[in-house]
Amino acid sequence: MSENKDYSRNKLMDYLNLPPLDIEICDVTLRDGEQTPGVVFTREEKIALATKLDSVGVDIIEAGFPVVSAGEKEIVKEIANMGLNSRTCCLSRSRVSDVEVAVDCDVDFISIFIAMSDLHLKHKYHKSCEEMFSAAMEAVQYAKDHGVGVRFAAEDGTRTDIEVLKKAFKAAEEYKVDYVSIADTIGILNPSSTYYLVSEIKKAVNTPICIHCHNDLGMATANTLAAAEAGAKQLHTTVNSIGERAGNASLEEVLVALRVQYGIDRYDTTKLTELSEMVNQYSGLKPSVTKAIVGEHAFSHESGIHVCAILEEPRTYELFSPEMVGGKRHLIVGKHTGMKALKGIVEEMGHTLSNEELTALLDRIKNCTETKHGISPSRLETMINETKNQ
Ligand SMILES: CC(=O)SCCNC(=O)CCNC(=O)[C@H](O)C(C)(C)COP(=O)(O)OP(=O)(O)OC[C@H]1O[C@@H](n2cnc3c(N)ncnc32)[C@H](O)[C@@H]1OP(=O)(O)O
Ligand SMILES: O=C(O)CCC(=O)C(=O)O
Repeated sequence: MSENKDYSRNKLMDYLNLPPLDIEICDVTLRDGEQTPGVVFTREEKIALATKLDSVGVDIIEAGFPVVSAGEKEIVKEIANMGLNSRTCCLSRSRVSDVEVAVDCDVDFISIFIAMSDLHLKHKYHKSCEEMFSAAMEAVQYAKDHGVGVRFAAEDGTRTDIEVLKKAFKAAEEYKVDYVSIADTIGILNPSSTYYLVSEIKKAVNTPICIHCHNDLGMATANTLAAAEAGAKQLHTTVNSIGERAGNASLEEVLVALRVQYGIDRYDTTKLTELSEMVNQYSGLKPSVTKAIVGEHAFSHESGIHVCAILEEPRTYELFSPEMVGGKRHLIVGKHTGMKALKGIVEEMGHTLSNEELTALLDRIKNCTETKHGISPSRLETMINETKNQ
């Protein structure tokens, strides 16, 4: 087999002998992503994002929550009628009046949710689990009677008694729901507990399982993948990991991990950087510079030991190539630069310096007072010319 130049495959996975993952991606950027405080996507922005998500090959786009506003409903309906390859869905409370609005949006399925955790039943609904479940099934029946698919979602599912969850999902199967969804609404899971929970639900129901992970402990992506290993079918993501509080599982992290760890390469990862920049621009929220895949420094290297190796073979210090995700490599010159790295970078810039000149330039670069906040390419160009003229 020829060597893969795009990424290093995690060969340790071979020892796990996992069955191939059977997954689909439901991206919820346009709904849960927009629930990030202060974020509003305009109609044009939602259309542009839906188009780009479709071109990545995302299987399902959650287009919005129609009862939020009349404008939201119109946009959901417009996205559902764009003729995308991606299927579309939208969110709805367990109320027939909400489902009526959702049904009119022409989506492929409606995500009808209730929480069944004691905390939510007591402090949010002030109703019993039975009352809420029966309202949910009334809503499910309405959607089904109108020929629309249904995802029955257990909000706060990870703080819901597991037996209650199993019983509710089994009962929902009787209503022919198309999916059951486990929402880790407040991000309490870790990969082991995710694996356990999904495995248990899988034993109880035949309906495909969805996993919706929040990132309150920074584990949303890992938990999503653990759920997939345990047999979850539909994985929920947002671009740049935006969403309520600490956000959701990140689309870019999940898709790249699916490729590198599990060999799933049907998604067009080369568009991920562009998609991230769109969300960054439309949301006004720039991901951290060290954010995996799309952060400004995801392919930046300064350390001399790293750069001298990268100049020969980038895979020494990059798990996957910037090209694989539509990004760019940046070689940074600063305090941690070494001689070989500096020589290589100077030559890439079209200059030739003697060893003495390189030593003098490196001494100057390592002087933190002059270069504390980094050296831009134009500043480096000036420093090279000054060194030559000395
Ligand atoms: C975990 C999640 O992401 S859940 C989705 C969160 N997203 C949003 O809230 C979207 C933005 N929200 C909104 O625009 C508004 O809150 C709306 C349009 C949804 C509802 O607005 P309002 O009708 O004014 O209700 P309000 O927000 O004051 O209260 C929520 C009501 O929904 C009820 N509710 C909450 N979830 C559900 C549910 N799954 N099924 C049925 N009722 C529910 C609450 O108990 C409360 O009921 P009450 O009015 O009888 O007390
Ligand atoms: O599970 C779902 O489909 C949605 C639930 C959700 O958004 C949440 O609980 O955070």
